[in-house]
Amino acid sequence: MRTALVIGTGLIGTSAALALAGRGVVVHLRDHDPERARTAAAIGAGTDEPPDGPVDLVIVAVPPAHVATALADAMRAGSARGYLDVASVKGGPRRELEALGLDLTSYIGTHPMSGKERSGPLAGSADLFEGRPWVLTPTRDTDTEVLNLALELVALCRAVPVVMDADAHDRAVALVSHTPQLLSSMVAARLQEADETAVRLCGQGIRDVTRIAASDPRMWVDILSANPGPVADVLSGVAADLDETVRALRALQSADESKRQGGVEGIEDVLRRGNAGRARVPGKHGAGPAAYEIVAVLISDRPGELARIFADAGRAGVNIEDVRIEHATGQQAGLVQLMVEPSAVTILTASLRERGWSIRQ
Ligand SMILES: NC(=O)c1ccc[n+]([C@@H]2O[C@H](COP(=O)([O-])OP(=O)(O)OC[C@H]3O[C@@H](n4cnc5c(N)ncnc54)[C@H](O)[C@@H]3O)[C@@H](O)[C@H]2O)c1
Ligand SMILES: O=C(O)C(=O)C[C@]1(C(=O)O)C=C[C@@H](O)C=C1
Repeated sequence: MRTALVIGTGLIGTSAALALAGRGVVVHLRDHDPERARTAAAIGAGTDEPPDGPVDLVIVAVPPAHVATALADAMRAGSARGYLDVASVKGGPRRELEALGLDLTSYIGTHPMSGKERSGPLAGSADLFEGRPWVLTPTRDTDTEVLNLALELVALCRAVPVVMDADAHDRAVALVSHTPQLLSSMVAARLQEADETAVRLCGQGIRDVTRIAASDPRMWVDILSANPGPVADVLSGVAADLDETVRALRALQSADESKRQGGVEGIEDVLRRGNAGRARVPGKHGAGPAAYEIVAVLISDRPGELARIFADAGRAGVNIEDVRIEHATGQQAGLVQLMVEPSAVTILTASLRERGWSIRQ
């Protein structure tokens, strides 16, 4: 692929454009808000000048409700050899395109399984898709050339292609993306009216669970409107678990020992099923879940502290697999959790202690 046109230069469009531009593709940027295309161009994602003629690939990265019209306009203008979108739902946009009577041989619906709770071009980054699944939903009618262009895009973004049927994709993301978004929002909504003294105690658990509650509600109304049935199905399973859990907790308040025992079993059941589900979540680059161990290090909130700790881990010859930072509320300090292979824990701990770091067990 030599040229591409990205339509919609928000988080996802700009991230794809940055990855392509960084690997030598000439990328043209278009957004219905020209300021956004200019911003994306200013951070190195390409040019906001229109292309002279058809490009190799058009990438439509606009909210799901606008995907079909943006694609139809580009296709009718003969903008490219191939067209794809990156929307979080796949069945609806395809059916809308079919209803518009377009020839869909040059189109493929795709979805990178990577994102952020932030929107807009400034949230974009070239490495957003690295090692993440990128779903492709070709049909029997999809041109091989277009499938190959999509595969090239995925490879240039260093993502991992996964081929699926559009409706099967929508059922899968109802489980792994759309229901989690709603549950995160519901937990975060409890905080809205909460007492300030309770909110001050927020630790890493609630930060993890509510990160995506900061996502753009308009985008999510669009996504959920295009996938209501499968999400309602998953959520009704969650509702049954919630009912059981409330019953179990009420039983724990009872004076009757056998009822209390039933309550303990009910709670343990949901927690154990949670352990089993969590153990199935794939690790980095789609590998099996990694059993990393955590080395927790206290750091002060000064510039360069993180870089210093990474450099010291490097000197110890230890590869940091993942990292989390827990800020202490109201303190000029935080805890850095370095995730490493179990065999590296002893050497990393000793080496960091030797260099003056305070390790927390
Ligand atoms: N945010 C995520 O985590 C994520 C992950 C994977 C896929 N997606 C999908 O990617 C798409 C873009 O999401 P985003 O997070 O980048 O949103 P965003 O709000 O950051 O960007 C969307 C951009 O599209 C522009 N736009 C809207 N309508 C347009 C139109 N008709 N023509 C041209 N530009 C238009 C907006 O001005 C905006 O700049 C959505 O379809 C979303 O479902 C999002
Ligand atoms: O915010 C994130 O971390 C995300 O990855 C967001 C996420 C997801 O649920 O995985 C959200 C919607 C998208 O369609 C793809 C990615």
